[in-house]
Amino acid sequence: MPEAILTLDGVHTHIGPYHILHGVDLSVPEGGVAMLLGRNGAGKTTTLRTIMGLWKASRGAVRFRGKDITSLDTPAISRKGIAFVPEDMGIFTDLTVAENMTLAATRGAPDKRRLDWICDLFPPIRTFWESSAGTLSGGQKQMLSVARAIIEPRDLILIDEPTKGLAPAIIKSMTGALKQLKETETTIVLVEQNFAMARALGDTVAVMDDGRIIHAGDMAALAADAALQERLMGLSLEAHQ
Ligand SMILES: Nc1ncnc2c1ncn2[C@@H]1O[C@H](COP(=O)(O)OP(=O)(O)OP(=O)(O)O)[C@@H](O)[C@H]1O
Repeated sequence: MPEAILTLDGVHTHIGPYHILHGVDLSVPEGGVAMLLGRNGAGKTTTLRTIMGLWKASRGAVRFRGKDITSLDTPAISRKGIAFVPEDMGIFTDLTVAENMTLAATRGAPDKRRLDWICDLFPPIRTFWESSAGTLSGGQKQMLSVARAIIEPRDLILIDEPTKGLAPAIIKSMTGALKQLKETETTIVLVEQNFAMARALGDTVAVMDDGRIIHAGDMAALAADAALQERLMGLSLEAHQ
C-alpha cells in the first residue's frame, strides 16, 4: 500500500449550529484516485471543504504528507499543492476562457507546454480560448473548472461531482481526461454519483453516511459486491450509471 498523502483523523465539522461531520477518519494513498461515495447529504462536500479549510474542523486533524494542516487558512493549504474543484465550478463567467486560465496560475504566466497538455486533455479549452466562459456548455464549464485546478502541477486535487447534470458523451470524455490526469503524479479525491465513472477511475473507495466513513476499501471489491453497495448506500450502483 502506498503511503498516505492525506489523512483525516476524527474530524468533526460544525456549520453554524449544525454538527455535520461526526469524526471522519480517512486515509488517501499517494497516487491514483480515491473515490468518496455516499447518499445525498452524507457529508462528502463538507469533507472536501474541511480539507481545504473552507470550513474549520471543530475537532480532529487533517494531515497532508504527515503535517497537520487543520488550522491553516485556505490560501496556505492551496500553496501546499492541494487544489479544489467545487461543485459550482468556481469559474468567472464574465471573463474569457483564456483569462480564467491565466488567473488560475499563481506562479506567474502559465507554462506553455503544460497548457498544451491541458488543451489536449480538454479540447474545448483550446477551441473556445477567446470566448466568454459564460457562453460555454455545462460540460465545457466543468472541463474549464478542472483545467484551472491543474494549470500548475498539484500533488492532490479534490473534485466534487464533476459529472453532475452532464450528458453521457461528456461524462465519457471527462472520465478519459481524469484517467490521463491519474497517470501523472497527481493524487485525486473524487466525489461522484456516476458509478461508471467511479468504477473506471477509482482505486480506493470510502463510503460516507451521516457525517462518518462507514466503509473503506478497494473500489474493485465494492464494484463487485452488489449486496454491500445495497447495505452501504441503499442502492445497487449498477442501476445508477
Ligand atoms: N451551509 C450549510 N448550512 C447548513 N447545513 C449545511 C450547509 N451545507 C451543508 N449542510 C448540511 O450538511 C449535510 C451534509 O451536506 P454535504 O453537502 O456535505 O453532503 P453531500 O454528501 O456532499 O451531499 P450532496 O451529494 O447532496 O452534495 C447536509 O445535511 C446539508 O444539509
